[in-house]
Amino acid sequence: MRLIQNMSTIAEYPKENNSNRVVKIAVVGGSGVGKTALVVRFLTRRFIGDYERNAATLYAREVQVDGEQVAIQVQDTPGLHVGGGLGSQDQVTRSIQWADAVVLVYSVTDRRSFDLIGRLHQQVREAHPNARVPVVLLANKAELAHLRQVDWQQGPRLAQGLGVAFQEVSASESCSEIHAAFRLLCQAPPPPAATPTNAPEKRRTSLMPRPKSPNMQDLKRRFRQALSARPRTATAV
Ligand SMILES: Nc1nc2c(ncn2[C@@H]2O[C@H](COP(=O)(O)OP(=O)(O)OP(=O)(O)O)[C@@H](O)[C@H]2O)c(=O)[nH]1
Repeated sequence: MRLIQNMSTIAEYPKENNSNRVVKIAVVGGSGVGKTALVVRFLTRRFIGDYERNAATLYAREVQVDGEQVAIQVQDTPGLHVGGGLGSQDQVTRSIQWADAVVLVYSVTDRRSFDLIGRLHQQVREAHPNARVPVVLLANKAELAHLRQVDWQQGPRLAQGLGVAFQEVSASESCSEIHAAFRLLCQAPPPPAATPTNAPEKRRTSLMPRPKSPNMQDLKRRFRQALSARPRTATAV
């Protein structure tokens, strides 16, 4: 999968734009779980059934999120095999390091892709030890009930254990949950906690206030909000 209409590669992305923020999202997971299909659904609202194997594609686009113009960059990474080649693992590692938000994907029809998630999540945390980047776990191909290898309870349980948001989705059948997931990652981080007035001098003079990490409850609340919000314009997510 290379390029779909309505999307532009990063090379074509305008240097001057009206965005206040840039959000860099890495989409990672096992091979053939539907990463490209999900990215394409998010960016074009379409499902195209036949894709070439992905060799890491970066898409860029401006979107409106809660009235704010946001420049998003989405890295669709090559699929990983259990015990698979180092080449794609390197690309995935670089992509995770580059990202400031991550979509982890498995397919409910592929148990091995589910088993990869813990390792990938660990990689995210190791790549960003001091900044808790928001992560959403997507269980794709949910409509293929007869091929299911991962029970519906296992995804939420895993997500809860990892402290990330979760959604079952079907890139082939629907769009709104996929939009909600990406939209969640595009939302502005909560404002930094106020410095207590009686804090010691050393704290008050610290260089940069660290943004507050999104916690599980906060992510869930935002996910519900995003799911209930309807996009207002063609470019809104
Ligand atoms: N039935 C069904 N098929 C899907 C769904 N999402 C993706 N597919 C199909 O699954 C296959 C793999 O989809 P891709 O989007 O290429 O998966 P990928 O994870 O990007 O693949 P690699 O980058 O090669 O690892 C394609 O044949 C898609 O049409 C879905 O929700 N339901």
